[in-house]
Amino acid sequence: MRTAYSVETVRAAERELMDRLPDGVLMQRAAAGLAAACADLLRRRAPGRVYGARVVLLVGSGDNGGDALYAGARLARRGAGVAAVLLAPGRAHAPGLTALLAAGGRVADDPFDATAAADLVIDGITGIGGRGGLRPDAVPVARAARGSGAVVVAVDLPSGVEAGSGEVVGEALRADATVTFGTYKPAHLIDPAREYAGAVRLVDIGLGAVLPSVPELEALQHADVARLLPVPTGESDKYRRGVLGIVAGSARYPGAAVLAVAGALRGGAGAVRYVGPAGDAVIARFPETLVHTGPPAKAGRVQAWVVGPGLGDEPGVRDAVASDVPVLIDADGLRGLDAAAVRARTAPTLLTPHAGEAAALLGIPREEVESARLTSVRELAARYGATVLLKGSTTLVASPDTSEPVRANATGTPWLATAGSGDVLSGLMGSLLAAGLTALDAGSVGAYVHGLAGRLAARGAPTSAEGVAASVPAAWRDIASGP
Ligand SMILES: NC(=O)C1=CN([C@@H]2O[C@H](COP(=O)(O)OP(=O)(O)OC[C@H]3O[C@@H](n4cnc5c(N)ncnc54)[C@H](O)[C@@H]3O)[C@@H](O)[C@H]2O)[C@@H](O)CC1
Ligand SMILES: [K+]
Repeated sequence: MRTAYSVETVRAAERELMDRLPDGVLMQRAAAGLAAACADLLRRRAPGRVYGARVVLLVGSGDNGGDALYAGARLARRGAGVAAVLLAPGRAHAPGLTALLAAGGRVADDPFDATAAADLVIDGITGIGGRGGLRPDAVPVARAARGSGAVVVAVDLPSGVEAGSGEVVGEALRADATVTFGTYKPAHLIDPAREYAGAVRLVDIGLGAVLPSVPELEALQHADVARLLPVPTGESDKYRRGVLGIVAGSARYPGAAVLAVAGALRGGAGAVRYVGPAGDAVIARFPETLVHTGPPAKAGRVQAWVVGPGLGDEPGVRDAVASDVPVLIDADGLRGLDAAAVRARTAPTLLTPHAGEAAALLGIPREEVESARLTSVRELAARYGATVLLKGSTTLVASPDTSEPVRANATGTPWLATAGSGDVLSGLMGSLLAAGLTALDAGSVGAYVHGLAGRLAARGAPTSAEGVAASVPAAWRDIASGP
């Protein structure tokens, strides 16, 4: 599991730790870890050593620049040629600059000449104190660094990304690797910032001792998902493995029903009951489906419901909401959803909106959801008393229980932005709900498997929702077979 804390929590923990330690110890720990990571990267490149390597530091006005300067001093002592580009001359971390100069480093005469010749660039422009993207004066230097042949290592965070939300509102400097300190921050787990960070290395600076026990954010990794995937036992029959009811599709959108059933069957449901007008299309593709044309309440016993994909104005949502089993509500099922009825439910509810649907549920513009995804998903979960999965380049899942961390999904791929892929996801998560996973686990495990299936299906070329569904077994096997 990767866990992350908000910027406010990190700052409070750092203050507490700093009070216990002599001045500058934390920054020295950070710089030592950063220098060691840079030395590793230099050893992997020709000529394979630190001695003689050309290192450029991009130094902003805060402590992030201080980390870069001290790490630069350490590399200079090992024989690297280190030049600092001061983006805010006069405001650079003074003791750090003194240390660099004492170690034989220098201030670069021309930032563009320096970056053009660099083997490695250390980006210390901004860390958790950065706001609003790179400033205009930093942009050409950052572009030159990225355009050079150098390896770019971000200090704590790629400069320009929003540490607390993972948003990239202006220009940011894309890194090959990021060295962060004490704990991951939300930007390391949430796209697009996560993608800007490259490979992330966490350096221990002793912060664990003062951080709260429950993080704000967590991201399941392969091993966590493997532990949560349901496995049938000798005693399992189709009912114990879970019967999933799906209320989806309409005369206009029969395909959504087929895709939801496809996701459900690959998600391990013992049986799938389909309720709605697209039964013929479903049976033609999946003859194992139990089809029912009446209202959901009359369809027979299920362990969970999925309602909404491609439903149009077909009825059925109310029956599912009124049931006493877990319910996943997606797409058209979310339109005009009655918050009081959802809150009154006795069994878990999982709502799975994309940003537009979430905005409608919250009564705010879509852009507001997009720019504050973490708070939006929390707010929705609180308002509906339900677990909420907010789809996006990084899917987030929040439980209504605020003591539970929000889960960020680590496996997305832009190729998943294809029609019907959400229908497959609904069926898949519904199967996991029917198998007895909590709504938080069903949502986050479903998103993880779905994301990996998307990557396997695409492999760098366009894929379809059917392709994603067909790749779910391969993703499942990959996860279950261990690291
Ligand atoms: N507090 C601590 O105990 C530790 C902090 N560390 C480092 O300190 C960093 C935080 O330092 P700071 O709080 O000084 O903050 P930063 O160094 O992230 O940035 C703050 C400075 O950048 C300027 N700034 C803000 N947005 C900018 C933008 N878009 N473009 C250019 N400049 C911008 C601000 O005016 C301010 O001077 C962490 O990210 C980490 O790298 C580490 O040394 C570990 C220990
Ligand atoms: K940085």
